[in-house]
Amino acid sequence: MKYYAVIVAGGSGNRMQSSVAKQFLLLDGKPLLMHTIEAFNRCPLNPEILLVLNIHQHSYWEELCAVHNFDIYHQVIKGGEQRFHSVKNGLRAITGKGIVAVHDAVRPLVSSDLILRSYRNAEELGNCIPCIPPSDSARRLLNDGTNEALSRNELTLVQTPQTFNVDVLKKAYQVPFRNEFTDDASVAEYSGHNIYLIEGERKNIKITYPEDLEIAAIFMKNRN
Ligand SMILES: Nc1ccn([C@@H]2O[C@H](COP(=O)(O)OP(=O)(O)OP(=O)(O)O)[C@@H](O)[C@H]2O)c(=O)n1
Ligand SMILES: C[C@](O)(CO)[C@H](O)COP(=O)(O)O
Repeated sequence: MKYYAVIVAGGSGNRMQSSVAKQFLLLDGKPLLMHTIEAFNRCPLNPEILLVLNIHQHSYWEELCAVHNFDIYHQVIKGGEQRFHSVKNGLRAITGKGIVAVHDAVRPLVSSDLILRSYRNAEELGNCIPCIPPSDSARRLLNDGTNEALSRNELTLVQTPQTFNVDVLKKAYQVPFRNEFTDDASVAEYSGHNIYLIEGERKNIKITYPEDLEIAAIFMKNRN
């Protein structure tokens, strides 16, 4: 079986409010995207790594790799307007059959265990996504400006890697973009596939706001 990792890093990180795109911000001395690639490179299944980056950042990334002596082999693919289009570009670059894990570049703390479980479960079930139970209460915002409580027991929080049979995910991504496509599972589900849930990790945070980088630095320090 052949394994692939599409690592999407084509965003601009508006919520981070940093002049440098968040995937390049330093975590434990190197761009956080390098930690993410290293996590997949440690996987014993040897996934082929495809990195999706905004075209205007390809040469900057090359410079960063040289500065940090980063030599893990990976293909660099052009990013798209939304995450959806970036994933689609990454999938297009896969020519063979196999299992593909789509992962946010900005989740650098993903563990080797979660990566391996994702590939194994997707191989058996056709797909799988990691989830964790919410620890806050949740409410639905209604159109009339009011709100109502949601049952927390009916909710789960979705992470990446989201892992699929390559042919299935490529086919699912043939549809035009819709606003509700916030992840790969929502795209596959739209094509009629049942989505299988596996246990995610609290430390597998998505670095989105400035505080997240501080939290990731603590997690990273405790890991080393
Ligand atoms: N056009 C895009 C938009 C997002 N992503 C990637 O998808 C992941 C999750 O997206 P998000 O956290 O929203 O990143 P940004 O879009 O960069 O952040 P923001 O929404 O705050 O601008 C990130 O690794 C991001 O680089 C991508 O590859 N291509
Ligand atoms: C894919 C994702 O990380 C799953 O939780 C999430 O949907 C990405 O959302 P974003 O708004 O692109 O950060």
